[in-house]
Amino acid sequence: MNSRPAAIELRNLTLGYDKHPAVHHVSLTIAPGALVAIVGPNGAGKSTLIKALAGQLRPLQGALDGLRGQRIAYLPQQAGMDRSFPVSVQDMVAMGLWHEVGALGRFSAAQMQRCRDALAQVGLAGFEKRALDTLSGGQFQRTLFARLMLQDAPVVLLDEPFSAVDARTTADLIALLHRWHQAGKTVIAVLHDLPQVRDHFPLTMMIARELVAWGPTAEVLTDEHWQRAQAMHEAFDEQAPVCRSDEISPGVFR
Ligand SMILES: Nc1ncnc2c1ncn2[C@@H]1O[C@H](COP(=O)(O)OP(=O)(O)OP(=O)(O)O)[C@@H](O)[C@H]1O
Repeated sequence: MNSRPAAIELRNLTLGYDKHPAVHHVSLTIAPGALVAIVGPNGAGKSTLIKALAGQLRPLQGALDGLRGQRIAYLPQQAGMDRSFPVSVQDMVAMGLWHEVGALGRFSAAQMQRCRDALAQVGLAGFEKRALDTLSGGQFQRTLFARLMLQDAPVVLLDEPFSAVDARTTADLIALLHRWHQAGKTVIAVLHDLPQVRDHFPLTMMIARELVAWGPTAEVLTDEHWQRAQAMHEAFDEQAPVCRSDEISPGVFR
């Protein structure tokens, strides 16, 4: 496993479900250590793209290069998470250390202290013994960020990480993203709040089933691009089959 991020290359990447494409023919390169926002209308394919980056969805066509063999920390949308399983905050955060101890390993006193430190850094000192289902939405999100901190992966992928959290918590978590960025990690986040993207993310990818624009955030977040994204999205045929050429070569994640 590599501890430094590599460049991530999307080469004519098409993604989808049951052979129905959700994101088409995207080609671009994300440099190691980049801090990137992915934006686009609802249903544009943002979560699909981040799932593929996390290695959870095999490309239908094209290639996704630079992520195989890389440790990746992935935070899916909160809506997709089950908070009812009976574990404590401490247990949840300690899962971030699995890459050090393995599934059957025991945590040392020093590792348990690191869990407490991570919780303190996200403002949850003293929450160790609390059951997950007793946390507020924002406290749960902070817990997940503490776990990400311990995962210490060179690539961090976040799907709408601030959707359930208040302004203060969001500011704290954005500060954490900046620290990860400064430490050289590649950080990629799906976001809906465009002013937030403008203020905190140097690079932006706008998608609407296809790539609308990619590059420095100020150049991407224009009215013209956003209108094009809306128009492309509205014109999309939800039942479209994979195009013929797509069937010739299966996609690769490498
Ligand atoms: N598991 C799935 N099976 C079939 N189709 C899916 C699946 N997940 C997503 N889709 C479809 O793929 C398309 C893109 O969805 P995706 O969740 O990637 O969009 P999004 O940009 O993240 O949307 P939002 O902003 O609403 O979260 C949508 O048409 C959606 O219905």
